[in-house]
Amino acid sequence: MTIRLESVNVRLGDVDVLREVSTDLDARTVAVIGENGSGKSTFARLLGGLVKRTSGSLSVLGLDPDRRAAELRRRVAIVFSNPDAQIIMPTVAEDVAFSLRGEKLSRAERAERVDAALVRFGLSELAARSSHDLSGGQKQLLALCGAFVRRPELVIADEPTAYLDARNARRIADHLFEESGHRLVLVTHDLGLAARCDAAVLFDAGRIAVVGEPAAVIAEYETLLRC
Ligand SMILES: Nc1ncnc2c1ncn2[C@@H]1O[C@H](COP(=O)(O)OP(=O)(O)OP(=O)(O)O)[C@@H](O)[C@H]1O
Repeated sequence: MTIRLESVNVRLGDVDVLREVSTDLDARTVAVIGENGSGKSTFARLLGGLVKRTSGSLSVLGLDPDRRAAELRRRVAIVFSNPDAQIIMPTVAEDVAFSLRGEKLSRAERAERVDAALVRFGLSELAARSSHDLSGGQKQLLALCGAFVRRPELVIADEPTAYLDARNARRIADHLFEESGHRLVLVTHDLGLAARCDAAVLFDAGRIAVVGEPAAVIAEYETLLRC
């Protein structure tokens, strides 16, 4: 099972953000949908080891994020809506190479991995450009490139297309859905994107309301929105 939660609670400050969340998720691509404040980002951060549970049990890729944080960080990549939060190094190529800092690679292997990732994300011509001067769409491609160059087994993307125009949103989504050996958990308000996933999870007020086929889960969400 890729992701398993049993009675997980997350309390942040004095807010019960996630309540009694139990589910098993093994689909290759999973959409996480729900209203603002329903707990989606907290769920994504929990899976990525960025938020700790208050109680319950959790396993991601067979690992408990609280006990095996370093291994989880190696095998999971997280992408947010705002790529600025993830861009660190002065140039595009340096920024992608920075993502490989923890890996034992020769100089040649490192360069090869970076070059291949730049080609895959259409960034080769921008390799020497200042990473902070890129457009929003280019920055998100760079953030994704930095995530994928590590060859993660699981990519957790929290609203990765939120600030992008339709063309860039499509490009980013196509990369996320590309079959390259990774699994995807995608938090999104874009129900078209959610429909492309193999499974969907609907959050409502910190609880999982329904899990299943995206079409059925989206229909349930639309019913909820009409209430
Ligand atoms: N650090 C925190 N301290 C206290 N409350 C928090 C904290 N982080 C999140 N919350 C609260 O938890 C709830 C769920 O937040 P979360 O960001 O997970 O929702 P979301 O479904 O991702 O929302 P959105 O669609 O608006 O991004 C919200 O009420 C939020 O205010």
